[in-house]
Amino acid sequence: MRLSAYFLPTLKETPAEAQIASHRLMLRAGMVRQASAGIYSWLPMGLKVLKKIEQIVREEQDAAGAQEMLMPTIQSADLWRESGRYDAYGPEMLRIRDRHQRDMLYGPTNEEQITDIFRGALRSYKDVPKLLYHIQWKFRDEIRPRFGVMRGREFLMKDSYSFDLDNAGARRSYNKMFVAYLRTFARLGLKAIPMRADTGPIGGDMSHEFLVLAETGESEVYCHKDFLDFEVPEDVDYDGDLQPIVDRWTSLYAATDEIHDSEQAAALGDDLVTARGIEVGHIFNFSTKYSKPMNAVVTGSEGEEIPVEMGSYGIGVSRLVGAIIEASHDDNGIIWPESVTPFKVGLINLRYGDEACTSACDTLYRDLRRAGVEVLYDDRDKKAGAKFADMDLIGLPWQVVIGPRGVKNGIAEVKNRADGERIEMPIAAVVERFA
Ligand SMILES: Nc1ncnc2c1ncn2[C@@H]1O[C@H](COS(=O)(=O)NC(=O)[C@@H](N)CS)[C@@H](O)[C@H]1O
Repeated sequence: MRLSAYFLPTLKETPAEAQIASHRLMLRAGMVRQASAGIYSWLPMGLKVLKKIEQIVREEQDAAGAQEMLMPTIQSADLWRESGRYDAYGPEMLRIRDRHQRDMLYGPTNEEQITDIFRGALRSYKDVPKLLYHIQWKFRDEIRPRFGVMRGREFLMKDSYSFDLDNAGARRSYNKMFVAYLRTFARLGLKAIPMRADTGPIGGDMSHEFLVLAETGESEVYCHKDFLDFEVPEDVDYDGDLQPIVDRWTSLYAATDEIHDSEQAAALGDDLVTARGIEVGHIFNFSTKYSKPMNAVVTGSEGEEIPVEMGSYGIGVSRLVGAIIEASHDDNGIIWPESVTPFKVGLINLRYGDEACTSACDTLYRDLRRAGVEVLYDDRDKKAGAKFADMDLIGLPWQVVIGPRGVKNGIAEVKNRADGERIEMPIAAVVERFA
């Protein structure tokens, strides 16, 4: 993409309403614009990152054996009356009436919806286990949306739902999601620590939150420092016994302030880490909380009716854009991990109007794209300083700089955004380096 043509409305000034780094940087880097309180438009570069995160979430769900579908954003209130959550959910629910005066709502989550689909389709114990997910926009009428996309009112969530015959089966589904979450957040370049959590309006008796340590996190978290060095499992056999992995990752103390036990924590002494955390995922096992009232049952081998054992598993896909920036930025701007960066290489023509520079850059831009490298080419008529500042702000992992001196010797300067290291290399070697 040529920067001269790209819809990337960067801002020089820090918007007053932005209180945390990720909110400031997403506005300044032209990634989002607020449409109304807690509701954002995703501009081209922000959407590229959102979709890369979504794709990594999708790949790890598929690897764990979950099947993707898509449920609507608008739901019938009748389903929520069946589960008893319509009134209980409170003012966060956006309630709508359609032209026929039917009570509808903009879904804050989809337990009722997916349970209705299951009960209408599956009847036999042979039909379970099932693990279904979708990646869909949610609405929660937060009283004080803040921190940009971190606590929005309309936000993108991956929510999975599991259906099993018994508690042992439900535990296996829970463990699959637990491990898939460890892998997902690691691939996003984040250290997310699973912590026992409160189950809240979703309900149930077992729940873990996955928290990324960041000083602007909304949760106060306490955990054993060894968690920070735990290896995330590779090559997982999701049909095998995952309990040992879950046991290892829940063996040491880790709790959010909601369920923190100060005595237990004190026993850790210097091993205790106290920090703020961003909740990027939350998984729940809630047995028959929805299947009983909604009569989602399967027929057992002796013909008896069994309400299915369920769980739900959420990841804040849009929140993750902010969380990754919180965990990876500096004073000059964002520092994207390569796994989610909107472009891999920022190509900078240092001297607009210099024929040799421009033709070297145009050729390199063409060759990089031919090699399939995602490149953002700063071909604008701007001073070098402004180009460097913008490229540092938007946070691409690699900068390739072509200046009038270098081009005479066929040399490009390559800068690593994360550690600032600069090396020189022949322009002819750049494509191979990044392809
Ligand atoms: N207001 C919000 N803005 C952005 N992300 C949010 C918001 N509320 C929740 N999330 C994200 O969505 C994830 C799942 O939300 S949740 O309420 O914990 N869980 C559920 O809704 C369950 N139905 C799991 S499927 C959270 O861990 C968080 O990362």
